[in-house]
Amino acid sequence: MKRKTLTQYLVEQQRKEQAVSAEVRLLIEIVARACKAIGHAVSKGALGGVLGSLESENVQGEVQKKLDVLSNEILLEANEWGGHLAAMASEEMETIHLIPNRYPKGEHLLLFDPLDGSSNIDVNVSIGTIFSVLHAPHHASGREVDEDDFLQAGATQVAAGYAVYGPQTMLVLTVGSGVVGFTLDREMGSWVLTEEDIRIPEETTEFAINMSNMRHWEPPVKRYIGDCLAGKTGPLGKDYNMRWIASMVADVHRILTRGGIFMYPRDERPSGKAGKLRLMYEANPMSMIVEQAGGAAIDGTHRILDVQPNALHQRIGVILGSKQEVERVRQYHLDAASQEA
Ligand SMILES: O=P(O)(O)OC[C@H]1O[C@](O)(COP(=O)(O)O)[C@@H](O)[C@@H]1O
Ligand SMILES: [Mg+2]
Ligand SMILES: [Mg+2]
Repeated sequence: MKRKTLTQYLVEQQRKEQAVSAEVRLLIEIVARACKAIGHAVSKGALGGVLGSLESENVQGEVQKKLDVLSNEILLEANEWGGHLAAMASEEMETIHLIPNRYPKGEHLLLFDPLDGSSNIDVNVSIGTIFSVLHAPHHASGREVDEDDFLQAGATQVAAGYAVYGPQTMLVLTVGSGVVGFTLDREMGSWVLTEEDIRIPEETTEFAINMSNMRHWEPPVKRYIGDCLAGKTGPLGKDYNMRWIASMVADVHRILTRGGIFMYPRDERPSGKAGKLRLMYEANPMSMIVEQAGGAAIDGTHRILDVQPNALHQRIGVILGSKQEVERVRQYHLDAASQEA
């Protein structure tokens, strides 16, 4: 059977459903090409001299790995001259990156986590790239975009996706009409459509959370995980399995493939009050993908895609995955709030 490539899929979307404009189609292709280059660097490992850390820290105060910086540079360089963007923002850059005046500019904004799961780079475990596309709101006025233009709720995203660099290199994408997955054909160098309509099963018996943070969790999270651990004879009446890869891309990819619930909740530590994951380039794109695949994504009580951002590097608690299970956790949060009131 002849399979579609990413380009063919996007052209079809443009023609059939008008779900993507020509500009968005071309910018997704550029991001996908950059992901191919990042995947290539990742696969070289020690032979490419890409493992290990640098002396530098990013805006979040995290030590940068060589691949964090390299992946950021690959994405910036690839997208600068494409003509489809007004500006970019990244986990690895304190402020936004305007498209230089020498290049043509477009009507969109691109945000990315260039390398997600940095702690897994040196141990040869799956890592990835996450991206989100927004419309530049004041493009028509002709003025230079600024950081405030990026602060749009996730529900306004035009497209979102991630690449996962694992046993296979895959690209998972939504342009707002379902979720599709492409596998990189290394011989041909092309992204080939291998998952046509990804759907997350509504129910699950698998949870993903970093259990070492248990003592810091808020009561509803403690209650939920306690109920999962109680198994068949507990209040949920079923035995649960647990997985934690510590790369959001890889954990979310598993959930898109076979269901489950992923939790990086806010917690009671001063550093955990706002959550760990970043709203604009981790939580929002993943939430759009998960919702488009029939799942749900909340911060505890609110839908993540409705949260109005107030800072580029804002953090948020994340609970996403199979719809019924996410709703259960939301209910536990509502119960706790009503008991407090
Ligand atoms: O080591 P922890 O706290 O379990 O963290 C794992 C989480 O941190 C992250 O690695 C953060 O991503 P970065 O590597 O982009 O900083 C998520 O992918 C993942 O869910
Ligand atoms: Mg990340
Ligand atoms: Mg990162």
